[in-house]
Amino acid sequence: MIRFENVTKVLGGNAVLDNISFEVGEGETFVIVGLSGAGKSVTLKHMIRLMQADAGNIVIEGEIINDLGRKALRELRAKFGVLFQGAALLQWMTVHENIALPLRELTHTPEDEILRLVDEKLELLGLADAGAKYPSDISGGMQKRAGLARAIIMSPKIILYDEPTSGLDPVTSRRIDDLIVNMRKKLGITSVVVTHDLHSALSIGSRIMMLHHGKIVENATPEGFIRSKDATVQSFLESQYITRKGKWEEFSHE
Ligand SMILES: Nc1ncnc2c1ncn2[C@@H]1O[C@H](COP(=O)(O)OP(=O)(O)OP(=O)(O)O)[C@@H](O)[C@H]1O
Repeated sequence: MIRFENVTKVLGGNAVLDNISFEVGEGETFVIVGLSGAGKSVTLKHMIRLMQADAGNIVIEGEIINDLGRKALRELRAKFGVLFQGAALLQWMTVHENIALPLRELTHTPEDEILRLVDEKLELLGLADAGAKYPSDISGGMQKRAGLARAIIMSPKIILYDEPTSGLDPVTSRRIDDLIVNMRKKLGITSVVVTHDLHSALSIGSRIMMLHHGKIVENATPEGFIRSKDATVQSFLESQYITRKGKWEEFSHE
């Protein structure tokens, strides 16, 4: 579904992505971890051509996206729902209006259908009572969920999440994890999640890839990741109090 083939990106004189190749299969929840500056967000940005590779190919659903024209690029981006850092809700619109916005701006969907679709998403994300409220009147966790509702309103095939649980308390973070898992279970959506939170990664990921200085140091199932012999992965695990002897089942949602 998403394939990076020998992708290199140089920014400020550094190879932020250094000849990386990986693949995300349909219906996966693919998690990218790594220290600050490892190239995680840059990787996400390449998937929707917010950044362009200097070398190598990025293939989405069998199509190389490196040189797409404007129309094809619009079609490409319509496949994606994006939840980037900060839910980026418009403060002067209600939650309901925020979620409806992509449909109103980008489609000719009739108004009664828009209302129905937004109500359906509010229900799905446990926000049924929050539609009429403004973003400043709801909690951070609710804002993330509202951002997620907006990200899925156009029925995307793929959702990109950049740090979906940052700034949230542990309980709310686990609720967001549950929602990410549900996106796959209920809607069959493929997800790519960038996170610092290894507990979250181990809990929701079908695969976990670790980037370090622009290179892939591990790409494995959660079980394989926790048992990785790579020294960088090991110290990353230890920094979050997870040891190789830990049982990954403790984290699993299944
Ligand atoms: N537009 C840009 N111009 C120059 N350098 C950039 C640009 N975007 C990112 N970088 C650099 O690329 C590197 C990787 O950035 P990226 O945002 O992907 O890191 P990250 O792994 O997501 O980190 P974090 O966890 O802190 O968000 C960093 O060193 C960053 O300074």
